[in-house]
Amino acid sequence: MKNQEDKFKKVVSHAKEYGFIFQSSEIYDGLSAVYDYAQNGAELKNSIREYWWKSMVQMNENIVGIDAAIFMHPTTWKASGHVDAFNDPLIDNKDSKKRYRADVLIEDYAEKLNIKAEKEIAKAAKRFGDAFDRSEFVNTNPRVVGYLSKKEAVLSRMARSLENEDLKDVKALIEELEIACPLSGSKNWTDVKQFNLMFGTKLGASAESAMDLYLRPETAQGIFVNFANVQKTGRMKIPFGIAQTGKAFRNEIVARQFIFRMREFEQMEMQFFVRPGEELKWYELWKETRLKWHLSLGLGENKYRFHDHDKLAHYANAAADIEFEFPFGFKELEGIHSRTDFDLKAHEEHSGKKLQFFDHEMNKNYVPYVVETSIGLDRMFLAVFSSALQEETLEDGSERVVLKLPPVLAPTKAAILPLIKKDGLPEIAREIMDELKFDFSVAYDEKDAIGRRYRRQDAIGTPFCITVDHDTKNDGMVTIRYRDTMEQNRIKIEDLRSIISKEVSMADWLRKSQ
Ligand SMILES: Nc1ncnc2c1ncn2[C@@H]1O[C@H](COP(=O)(O)OP(=O)(O)OP(=O)(O)O)[C@@H](O)[C@H]1O
Repeated sequence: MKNQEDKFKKVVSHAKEYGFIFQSSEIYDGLSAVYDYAQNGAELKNSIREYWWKSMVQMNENIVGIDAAIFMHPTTWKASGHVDAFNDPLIDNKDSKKRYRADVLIEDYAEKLNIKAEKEIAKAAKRFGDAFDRSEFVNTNPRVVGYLSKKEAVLSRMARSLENEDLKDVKALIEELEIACPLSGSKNWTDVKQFNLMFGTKLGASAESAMDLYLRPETAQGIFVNFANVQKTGRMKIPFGIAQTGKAFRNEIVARQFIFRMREFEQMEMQFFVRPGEELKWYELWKETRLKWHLSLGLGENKYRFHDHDKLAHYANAAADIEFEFPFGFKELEGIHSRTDFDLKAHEEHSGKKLQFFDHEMNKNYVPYVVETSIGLDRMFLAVFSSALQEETLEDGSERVVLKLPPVLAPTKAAILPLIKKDGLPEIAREIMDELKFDFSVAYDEKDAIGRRYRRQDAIGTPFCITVDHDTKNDGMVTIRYRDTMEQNRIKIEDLRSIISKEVSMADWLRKSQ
């Protein structure tokens, strides 16, 4: 646990120190759970977005991309259920005046029971060695059975109470479990209340005529309301998809864990429209396809797992998360949801416009079913960034901090470094840079000793450093240094382009993702 915390602190400080992420409006002491992407962060974020967009839109002839407005007609959110149901249960501690999500307090309690059970299991595994049978132990050891069955009972009672909107029972559960405010230790709680997560704003100049609007809490609805327009103008045939990336806003009660949970964030969503009855087949296919996309980045297979949902949202008939092992444990990175015909039907009812498809093969009209893939761009950033950040002890005992980003996503693909600042070396380095910049984002650095310059590039994840030295003038060759292995080779200047391309070409990475 301590290790995890340390690792996470390092991620946050590295992101700031090396120009990836800054607190928003930091000179005014910042704004809680709002962040700005800095010079390197913006590049990395753009690359992740591009990798997603190409794998969806460019690689699939039946998926097109749109860019809908953030402001939408307010009835959209009535139809989607967000006005009535996009709530989190909140509870305040009367002594510390801190606000919490009641469900998160209970989940954290349940997780502690889980940790206790895992500790018992680990102890026994150590004691029994090879003879240890985990599943038998879990089913028979009274302590472990006790912890796990209490955990199940707590979680299922909470789920039941939330489903029945019995907020009194949620509070009763918190009291029975004697859950204390993590900050003050106080058990003096207010009642549990529902809190709508949408941000409201106004459209219009005068107070009387202004219209109440919401900042969109998800990009999906911008796709649903454009379903008929895209289908007709694109002559799309079912099955087909509409993809979109863009900002979403949620007034999260407890925003924490850096860019994992923000109040302003970006989503990358794709809604896939299918024949009614075929949605579960597509749902399984999209689960597989999306996992493959993640694995193609090479962050490690063991970093991902599926979490199939038992408790489904009002619009879904199947749902799963792809969870990623963040520095603070496995958490949701992407959701794949079979959303039935809920959204299109609701928009038909509220708008009075038909949102249907005439299927020539079936010779009938129907409201398509929808399978959605929805991933947070910022969460994806955190997944890539946190797993790429590594500390290594080198053979000579020195430490190196290196950001082993997938080369296709690295903000700078190559740094061109003249060994010294004179003897015509900077001019050659500039010439190389002026040639390579048409294909790749490259940087030039002539300050400090070469070793320090290598380390600076390691820390921002630059896959290649190219050093120009005195011999370059005679033989037209440079030294290329590889970030991950630190291996150095001498190569011809004219081969640089193809060597770099081999590692960073988006086309090659996309091939792995299909
Ligand atoms: N506050 C947030 N900050 C950053 N990313 C978010 C936030 N809320 C959602 N996302 C991202 O958008 C994706 C799809 O949104 P969805 O509504 O399914 O999330 P969610 O189930 O509400 O997430 P969570 O349970 O973590 O609140 C999530 O998988 C996540 O990657």
